[in-house]
Amino acid sequence: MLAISNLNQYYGESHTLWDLEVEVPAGECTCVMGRNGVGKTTLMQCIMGLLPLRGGSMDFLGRDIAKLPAERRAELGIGYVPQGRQIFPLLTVQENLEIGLPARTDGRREIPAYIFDLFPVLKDMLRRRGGDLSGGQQQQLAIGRALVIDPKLLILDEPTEGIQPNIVHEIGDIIRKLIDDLGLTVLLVEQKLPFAKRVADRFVILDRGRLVAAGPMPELSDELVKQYLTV
Ligand SMILES: Nc1ncnc2c1ncn2[C@@H]1O[C@H](COP(=O)(O)OP(=O)(O)OP(=O)(O)O)[C@@H](O)[C@H]1O
Repeated sequence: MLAISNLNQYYGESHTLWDLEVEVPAGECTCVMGRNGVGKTTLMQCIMGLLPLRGGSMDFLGRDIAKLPAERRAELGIGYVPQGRQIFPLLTVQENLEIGLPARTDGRREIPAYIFDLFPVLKDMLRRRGGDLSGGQQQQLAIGRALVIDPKLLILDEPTEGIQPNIVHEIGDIIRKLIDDLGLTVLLVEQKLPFAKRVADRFVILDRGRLVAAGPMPELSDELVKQYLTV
């Protein structure tokens, strides 16, 4: 579904991502892993068009999106749940959800009902302000907001960060449901190893901006974990 090739990114003169080759197959969950600061969020922002690249291509469903503006990428079907959620605290839950709607290409301007089936709590709290929600509820809102465009690819950057364990489990179940029942493809950034192993089909490991390993999740060996993931 998404094939990244020879991607390089710089913050000023600082070379952050090096010659990355990353495959995100359709209908699966690919998990980008690596210690703090290796470039995971930078890669997600490059895919979303929020950071400029210095070379490289990104084939999304047969089309090179590397030079398209962020809005076009959303219109083509890439949904994004950023690190830290970025809920608008003074807007209501409904307004937060509606913010994504203009990126729909079919002109529909109502929130799809399945989002409330996935996250019933959002329906109960439609008129509450985003800032009044708990961390777990805000994460559900951030995922719901990304889903209002009916994306084909959903990018989730550390969705379990700062969330209570029972909600973490629920978020894992919802990600699997999106893939197995609704046919979405998910690109996940995750540092919690048990969660990544439970939810993802494939792993990609970055180290200092370079791809160092990738494969099906059962092939994530203790050696790789020790070398690249544990602190
Ligand atoms: N806006 C920025 N300007 C300059 N350097 C940056 C900027 N954002 C990130 N960096 C640097 O780029 C490198 C990669 O950061 P990035 O946030 O992508 O890593 P990460 O793997 O997502 O880390 P974490 O797990 O802590 O979120 C780090 O060295 C970081 O300090």
